[in-house]
Amino acid sequence: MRDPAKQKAMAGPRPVVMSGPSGAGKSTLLKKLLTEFEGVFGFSVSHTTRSPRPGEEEGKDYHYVSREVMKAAIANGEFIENAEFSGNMYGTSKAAVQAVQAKNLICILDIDMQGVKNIKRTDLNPIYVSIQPPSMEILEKRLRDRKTESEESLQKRLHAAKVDMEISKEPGLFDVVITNDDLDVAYGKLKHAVLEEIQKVRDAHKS
Ligand SMILES: Nc1ncnc2c1ncn2[C@@H]1O[C@H](COP(=O)(O)OP(=O)(O)OP(=O)(O)O)[C@@H](O)[C@H]1O
Ligand SMILES: Nc1nc2c(ncn2[C@@H]2O[C@H](COP(=O)(O)O)[C@@H](O)[C@H]2O)c(=O)[nH]1
Repeated sequence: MRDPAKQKAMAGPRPVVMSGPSGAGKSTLLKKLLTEFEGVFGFSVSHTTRSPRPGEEEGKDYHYVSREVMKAAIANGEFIENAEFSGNMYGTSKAAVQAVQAKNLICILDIDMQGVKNIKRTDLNPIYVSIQPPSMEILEKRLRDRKTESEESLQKRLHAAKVDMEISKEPGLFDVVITNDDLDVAYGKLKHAVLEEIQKVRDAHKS
């Protein structure tokens, strides 16, 4: 296959990487996207060693595994990227991304900053979106109000957030940086960032 146009058309839609501090609103925004555009996006279900939160489901939100299982799978080459975050392991398996791409859907990855840097070394070629909170104070309030973290985990996440907010300003690291203040405004910006890929999937479904 030498025709670049044909190659591009066959490559399928570009994945979307969503990153940003814990509590910035990534899951809230991506859930809106998955609901509005059913049959267009697919979520890359990560593995984690943290325990499920109330309401979270195995295989939907995460694959919940022990540290031993995760380490063995990483050693076996099953992961595209993995990271240690707030005392737990997280990782994107090759199978998670392939499951979405096999359906020709836009694969969404919700990953931390270490994950972003590692994905940059692969040939995944995603659109990189950073979701940022309006301020550290608002971030802390959102995380506390979510009531999912112990004080220790909360402090670790706030520390990581400060680093994330600085690094995300690095020119060229993200295609789009969205401040999630008003949810509807932030969602509008996210949709705009991925519009071209949405159109590709819709065109492919028509033909
Ligand atoms: N624009 C917003 N205004 C007010 N509250 C918001 C907004 N966006 C999200 N929230 C709330 O903030 C909290 C954190 O949001 P969310 O869980 O989506 O963050 P996250 O970035 O996915 O975090 P994590 O990385 O820990 O999974 C949630 O309780 C959510 O309802
Ligand atoms: N590098 C990766 N980071 C991931 C992955 N899955 C989730 N995450 C990030 O972890 C933190 C915490 O998530 P939480 O669900 O415990 O609040 C958050 O920033 C996620 O984006 C992954 O596979 N790789």
